[in-house]
Amino acid sequence: DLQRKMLEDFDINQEETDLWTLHRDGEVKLRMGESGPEAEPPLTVNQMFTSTVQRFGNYNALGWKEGEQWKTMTYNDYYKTCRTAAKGFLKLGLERYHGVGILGFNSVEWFIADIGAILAGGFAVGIYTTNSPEACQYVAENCQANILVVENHKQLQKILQVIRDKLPHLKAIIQYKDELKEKKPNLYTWTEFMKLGRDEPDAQLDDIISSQKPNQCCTLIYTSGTTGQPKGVMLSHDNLTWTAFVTGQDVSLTDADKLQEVIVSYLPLSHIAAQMIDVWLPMKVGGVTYFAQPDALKGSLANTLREIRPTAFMGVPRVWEKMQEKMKSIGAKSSTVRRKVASWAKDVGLQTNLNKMELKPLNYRLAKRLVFRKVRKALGLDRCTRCYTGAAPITKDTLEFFLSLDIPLFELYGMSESSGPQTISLPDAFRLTSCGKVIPGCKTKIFNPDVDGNGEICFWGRHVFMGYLNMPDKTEEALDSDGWLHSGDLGKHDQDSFLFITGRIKELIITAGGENIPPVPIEDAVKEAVPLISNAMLIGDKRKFLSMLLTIKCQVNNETGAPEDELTPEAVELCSKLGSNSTRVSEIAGGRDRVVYAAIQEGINRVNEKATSNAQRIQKWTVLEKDFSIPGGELGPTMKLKRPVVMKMCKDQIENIYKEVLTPTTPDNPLPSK
Ligand SMILES: Nc1ncnc2c1ncn2[C@@H]1O[C@H](COP(=O)(O)OP(=O)(O)OP(=O)(O)O)[C@@H](O)[C@H]1O
Repeated sequence: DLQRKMLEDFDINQEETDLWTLHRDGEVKLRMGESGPEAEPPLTVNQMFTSTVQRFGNYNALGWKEGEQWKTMTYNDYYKTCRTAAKGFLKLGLERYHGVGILGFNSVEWFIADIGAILAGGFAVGIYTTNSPEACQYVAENCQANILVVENHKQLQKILQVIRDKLPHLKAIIQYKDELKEKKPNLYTWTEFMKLGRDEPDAQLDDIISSQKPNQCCTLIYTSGTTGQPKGVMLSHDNLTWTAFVTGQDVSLTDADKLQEVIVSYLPLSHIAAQMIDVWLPMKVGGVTYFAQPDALKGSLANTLREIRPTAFMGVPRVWEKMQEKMKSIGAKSSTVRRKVASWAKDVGLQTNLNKMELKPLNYRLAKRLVFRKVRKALGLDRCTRCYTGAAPITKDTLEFFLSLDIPLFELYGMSESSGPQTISLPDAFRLTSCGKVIPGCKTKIFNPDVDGNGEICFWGRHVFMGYLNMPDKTEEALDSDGWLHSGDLGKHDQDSFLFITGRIKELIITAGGENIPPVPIEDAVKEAVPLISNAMLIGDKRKFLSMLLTIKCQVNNETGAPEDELTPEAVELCSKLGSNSTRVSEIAGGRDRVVYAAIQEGINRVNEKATSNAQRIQKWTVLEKDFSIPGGELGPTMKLKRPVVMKMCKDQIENIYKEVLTPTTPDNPLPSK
C-alpha cells in the first residue's frame, strides 16, 4: 500500500511506461516487486540525501586535505552547499535535463557539482580527465551541457580549444581549483559561483526538487569506449538510490551511529564504480568520504590510506597489481630471515584461507601476529574489513598473492548499465576467481548456454539503466524485449550459483575461416609465458590467421603516466638472464634484439602447443616501440584495452603483418606457410 501510495504521490503510471527510453526527459517503468528488496519504496536523490541529513546531520560527510591538515564537512553543511550549487547552476541558466559536465580529479567540489546538478533538475555528467579535447567535446555536446565544471587551467584549456561553434548549449564554465590565469566572460571561480547561488532565493529550486520523480534520469555515465564510441548511459534516481540501498545491505555497511564507514575517493569519478562507492553508498549509510591527492596513483595513495585507514576499499585490478609489485620488490630487498618468515606466513595464509578453516590453527594466529597485521598496517588497511577488486578481470596470481597475506580481495562485477554491481563476493560467499553471487533483488540469466553452461550473462533488476541517450540501435542491442540487459560478457554459474566470467563476446575475434576466438586467454597465456611482455593484443578478426601485437615492460613517466623507452629493472634483469644487454625498448622492437626475439618466439611456441585448434595459433607477432597506456589512449580508465583504438593506431604494423603472406589457407591446410 505504501508502495502504491508513493507511486501515486510521484504521479508514476507503471502501466503506461516502458522499461526503457531514449529521451532525456523520458520516464521508465520501475522494476518493482511484491516483496523483499524489490518492493522498497522508490526515492529521489534528494529524498535519500535529506533522510540521511535528518539522521546524521552532525556527522562528518566529506574530508579533504589542506596543506598537512585534514578538514571535514558535516552532512548538514554538505546538503546546504549542494543546494547553493544547485541555485548557482540555475542562475547560470541550467535547463531541465541538460548536462553539467565535470572534468577533474576527485574533490569536494566534484561531489557538490554532481549533486547540485541533480537537485537543479539537470544531469550530472562526469568527463574523464584523460579525455582529449575532442573527446570532451563529444560528451559535452552529447549531453547538451549548459555548464562545465573544470578542475584547473589544464582542463580549462581543453574546453577552450573546442568551445567555438562546437558547444552551442554551453553557457558558463566554472574552474574549481587554482587562480584563473585570465578573465573571460562566463568563466567563474568556485568562490564566485557559490556566491551566485547564495544570493538566489529557494523557491525555484524547491519547485524543481518537488517535481522530480525516481523514474527520471539524473545522471549520465559515458562508457569509456573499449567497444566503440562512448554511449551516454541514462541512470534514474531510483537506479542510484535503490542500488545504494541494496548494495549497502549486501556488503553489510553499517550506519554512522553504529560504526561510521570511512572511504578514500581516488578512482575516476566519471566511472560508475567510483561514483557508487564514493558518493552514493556513503550517503545511504552516513559514511564519510576522504579525498586522496591528485597524484594518488603516482604514489601518494599509500600515504592517504595510512592516514585515513578506510573501512572498505576498492581497487581496479591494476591498483592491486601495482601494490603487489611494490611489496615484492621491498620483500626482495629484506633480510633472509625476514624473507623466510614472510614466505612461511604466506603459505599458512593461503592454505588457511583456501581451506576456509573456521577454527584458525595456531600457526595462522602466529603468522597473523608476526606478518599479516604488520602488512595491513603498512598498507593502511588495518581496519578495512572489505577489500574489493572489480571493473576489469584480475589474475589468479594477484588474488592468491593477497589471499596469502590474509587479504581476500572480494570481486565485484557489473557495468555502467547496471548502476555498478551485478554480483559481489562476500566474506561468507567467496570462491577464488569467481565474482560472487547476484546482489539481492536482482537476477542473472545465462543466455544460450553451451554444453559447459557458458553463455552470455544477462541482468535484471532495479539497477538496470533506462537506455542510452538518443541511441535507439544500441539500446535495442543492450536491452531485450523482456528488459534483460545483455552484458556482452560470457560466463557460467557453478552449482552454488557463483558466477565465473569466462570471456567477452564484445571482443570475440571471428577469423576469415569463421572460427570464434576469445583473445584474452591467449593474451594472458603469452604474458605468462614471456614475463618480459607488458601488454599483448591478439589480431585476427576477418583475417586468415592470428597475429599479435606485443609491448615490453618499461618505465612510466611519473608526471604524465606515459610509457618511456627505458625498461623496468625487472625487464633489464630478464634480458640479461637471456644473454641480452638491452636496456631500452628501442633496442628490442623491430627485431633489433635477436636474443629477446628468439625468447619471445619460444614462449609463443609453448602457448601455441596448447592451442585448442590450428586456427587458435599465433602465426606472426611484432613488438611495438611503445607500451600501451591511459594517456596514450590504448587503455581505458580501468586499464581495459581499447581494441578499436589500437587497431587504428597500429594500422600500418598490422597491414605489414598480413601483407607478406604466405600461401592461402584451405580447409585441408589450415596453417599458412611461406
Ligand atoms: N570483476 C570483473 N571481472 C571481469 N570483467 C569485469 C569485471 N567487472 C567488470 N568487468 C568488465 O567491464 C565491463 C563493464 O565495463 P564498464 O561498464 O565500466 O564499461 P566501460 O569500460 O566504461 O566501457 P565499454 O562499454 O566501452 O567497455 C563488463 O561488461 C565486463 O566486461
